Amino acid sequence: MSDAEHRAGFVSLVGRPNAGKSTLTNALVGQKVAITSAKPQTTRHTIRGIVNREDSQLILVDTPGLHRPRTLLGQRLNDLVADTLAEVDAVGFCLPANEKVGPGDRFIAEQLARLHRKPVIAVVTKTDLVDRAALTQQLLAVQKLGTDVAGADGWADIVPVSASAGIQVDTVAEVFSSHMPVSPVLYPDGELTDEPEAVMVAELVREAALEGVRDELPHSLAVVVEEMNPREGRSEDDPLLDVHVNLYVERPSQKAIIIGKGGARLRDVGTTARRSIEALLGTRIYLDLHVKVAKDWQRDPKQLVKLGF
Ligand SMILES: Nc1nc2c(ncn2[C@@H]2O[C@H](COP(=O)(O)OP(=O)(O)OP(=O)(O)O)[C@@H](O)[C@H]2O)c(=O)[nH]1
Repeated sequence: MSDAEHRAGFVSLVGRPNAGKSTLTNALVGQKVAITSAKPQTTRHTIRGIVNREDSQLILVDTPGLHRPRTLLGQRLNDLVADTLAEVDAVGFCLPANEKVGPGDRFIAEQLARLHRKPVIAVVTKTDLVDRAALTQQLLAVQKLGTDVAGADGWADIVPVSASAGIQVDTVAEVFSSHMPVSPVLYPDGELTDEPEAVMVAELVREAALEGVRDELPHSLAVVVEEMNPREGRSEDDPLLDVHVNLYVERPSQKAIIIGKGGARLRDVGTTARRSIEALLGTRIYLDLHVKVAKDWQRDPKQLVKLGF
């Protein structure tokens, strides 16, 4: 393969919460890098995975779910999405096959239509959940959405995929690749993710802390890893990592929810998070969690910056 034929570039997957972005990222990359869950809005940070193919390299930027801004945080998230999209070579717009195209999808489609000359590929996800006839209907509905918002040209491409069942995953990679600029490899082989460990650790703690109480604490929880240090005096074959994490909520009542009766819930959160962090890092850790009240942090730009948004 001559360098002239190799393509490489950045792809961002967008779509409303639960559209299957993280699962598709994982299927494309072939390793768990993003965090999936049955609940919406777990992807808060930009998580990149890298797909190395024979004739192309795709760098996936998994952006937060676009949604209508409600609080400043929502606005920030949308700004973040817009900034990220300005940098990428193509956008994959994920729409689940098993849910009707709705106002949320239309809102995102309209935002995407404003990105001039950026190829937007409509990816119809979760095709394993519907039959052929329903899939055909959905492909037509998605195509129509494209021409509604972007005129006659519509989407750059439409691809159906089931990331869970592993159907058409390579086709998605191929379609994205065809929209990448001619370029040599941008990241050396073997580098699967450049997400800093601390961000992934914070994400795992956040996920554990929200389990079962997400309705009560929608956007009110921010997680910051204060320190990650190897414990001194441990032997090389039995290392231990000390991880100190602060969880910020808005109100004392929310602090009580996280901590639970007699601290029982926080202990469970710690156990769950510790297991997944140990699996991620491949080393034993001591996890120290502190819950703090940061009043109305969602509406305070200074706090947002401090908390890494
Ligand atoms: N049956 C089936 N389920 C899927 C497929 N892809 C994703 N799911 C499920 O759909 C749910 C949401 O998937 P995610 O990948 O977390 O969705 P997301 O778009 O990243 O969600 P947010 O992080 O909330 O924006 C999870 O329960 C997945 O297991 C698929 O191809 N088939």
